[in-house]
Amino acid sequence: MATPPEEIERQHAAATELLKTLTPFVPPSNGAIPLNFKTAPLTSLYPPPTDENSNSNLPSNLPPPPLPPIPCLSTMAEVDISPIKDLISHGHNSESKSLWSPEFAKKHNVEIMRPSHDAWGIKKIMLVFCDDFLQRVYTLPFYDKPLPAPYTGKTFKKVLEPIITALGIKPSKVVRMLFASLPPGVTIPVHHDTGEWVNKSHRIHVPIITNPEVLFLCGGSHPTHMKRVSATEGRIFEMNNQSKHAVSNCSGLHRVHLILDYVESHTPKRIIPLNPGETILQTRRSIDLKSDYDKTPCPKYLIIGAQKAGTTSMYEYICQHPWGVKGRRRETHFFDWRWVEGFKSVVKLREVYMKYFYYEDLKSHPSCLTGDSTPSYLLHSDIVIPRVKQVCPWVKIIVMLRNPVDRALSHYRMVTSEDGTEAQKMVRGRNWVEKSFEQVIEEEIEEMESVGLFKEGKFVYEKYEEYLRTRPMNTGSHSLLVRGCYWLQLQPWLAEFKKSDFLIERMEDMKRDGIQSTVSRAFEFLELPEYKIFDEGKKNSRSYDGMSEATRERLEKIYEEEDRKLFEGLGWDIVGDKVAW
Ligand SMILES: Nc1ncnc2c1ncn2[C@@H]1O[C@H](COP(=O)(O)OS(=O)(=O)O)[C@@H](OP(=O)(O)O)[C@H]1O
Repeated sequence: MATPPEEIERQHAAATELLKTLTPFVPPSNGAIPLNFKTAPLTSLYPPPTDENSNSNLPSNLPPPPLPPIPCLSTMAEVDISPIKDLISHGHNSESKSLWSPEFAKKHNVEIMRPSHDAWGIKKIMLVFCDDFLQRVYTLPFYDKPLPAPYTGKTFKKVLEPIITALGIKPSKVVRMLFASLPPGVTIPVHHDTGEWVNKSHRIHVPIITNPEVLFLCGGSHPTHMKRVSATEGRIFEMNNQSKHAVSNCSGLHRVHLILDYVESHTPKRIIPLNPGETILQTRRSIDLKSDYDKTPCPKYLIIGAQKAGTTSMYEYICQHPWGVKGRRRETHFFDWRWVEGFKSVVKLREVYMKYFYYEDLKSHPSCLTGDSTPSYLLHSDIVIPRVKQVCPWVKIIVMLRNPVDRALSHYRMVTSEDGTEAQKMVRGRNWVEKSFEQVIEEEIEEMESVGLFKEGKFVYEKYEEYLRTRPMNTGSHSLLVRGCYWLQLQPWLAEFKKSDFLIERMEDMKRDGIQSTVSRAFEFLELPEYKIFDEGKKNSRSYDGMSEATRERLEKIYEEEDRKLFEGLGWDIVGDKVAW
């Protein structure tokens, strides 16, 4: 969340006062800060402040608590930066051929739109940039191509060589590099960097133009831990950017630092050299080329079922990924009961379907993806599949399954529960409310037998579609048992889409392997970079009484053959003659 302007103003005023009292601290030369100091949350390294030492009204005149012996700052080397200074010294304000000029950069470098930083008036010369997951590293023309007139004959890569050499790294390890020019009177409030890249990279600062009226504070997990860093032109230092930091330019001059991030072992998936005149848009977590806009299909995935098998959780877990974007609604039901009859053209159908997503926004963020999670699609395969193939044939399909016996009880409990709005209850249907679980089961078996869908203890696949046609599509209280016949429902899907289009997971696997492992498989399937979700809570969960042993046995018998077909069909383990859900 953005810091309110009043808070920034207050921090700036306090910084002006602090300048008079705080002695600059020269970070000792401790070498590179080990990356595991960044992986462990800083709060475990620096205990949260107690009442006595805490002062949320930063900056404080209280002495900060002593820092544990874990470096947040380290001096790396000193270099002669005069050639760099010569090159970038001029034109912070308005000269049209200045390297800082957005217009000049737009023509000769790459235009990067960074909504938050642009608002503070920070000027930049961008050289190398990457997305938050260090998947794609973009090298910009100003970095390795000869600079345009009047800078002809120079390249930043050459001019910056002494810094790279002093750090003892290969140039290819640099994943972000830019000059940032902080205008006079500007404060970047106390913050710490977050995102996947932080733990994988070293953050280096090289002061290029600075003066004693700049207050640069850094260190620790709380504002009171921060120290005033002595930023001397040409002194290269590393800072742990997971620690708190802030800067206030209380001087009347621009303050310029070269800021670079480099990785150790991590290898980005792609290094993309950019050409002059290209545009990239950076949001908080993604960075995308304008020429890639609208290249990610919408939606990228469907969660088609089964109902009560953890579909809501899977959708919510995927959407915790910084590149996973929710739709306007989770269950669109577009392909079953909201289908618009009469539209023959695919263009028109897609236009209507896109209204369920933030399609216009997604176009300019091709790293991001969205999905439709409608568990009844699995049930209504005969009508849904041709529609999906017509509207979004590219889609990836996630199927969540669950022991059908437990699924049935969860379904019954949902339909008969009194929670939810009147509209939700109507959609669920009320016709089971007065009946026991056992009664619903027996009545349904009778009904299925009468139409030939269930015969001699087995489901008769040929009768499935005919049976479903007699059920109200937009009501939940029907087909309690059929919904657990996963093989019956899955087969048409598997016949129409490629094997690689499917991710089939068991809800039981979430319990067995852990939720993160299951979700990580989904991220990989969707080609999303690995990410640790922050909320593993079960969604759509209810507590209720279980079923009797007799009922469980009866249901297990009903599903025995179906389960076996499913496990054989998917190549899942069958232990002895029993499937292991
Ligand atoms: N992570 C995890 N581990 C174990 N169980 C989980 C998990 N996430 C969801 N659930 C259970 O899934 C049930 C809800 O499934 P759905 O969200 O698919 O239901 S719905 O079809 O959208 O109504 C619901 O089951 P019941 O509580 O038995 O009704 C949830 O508790």
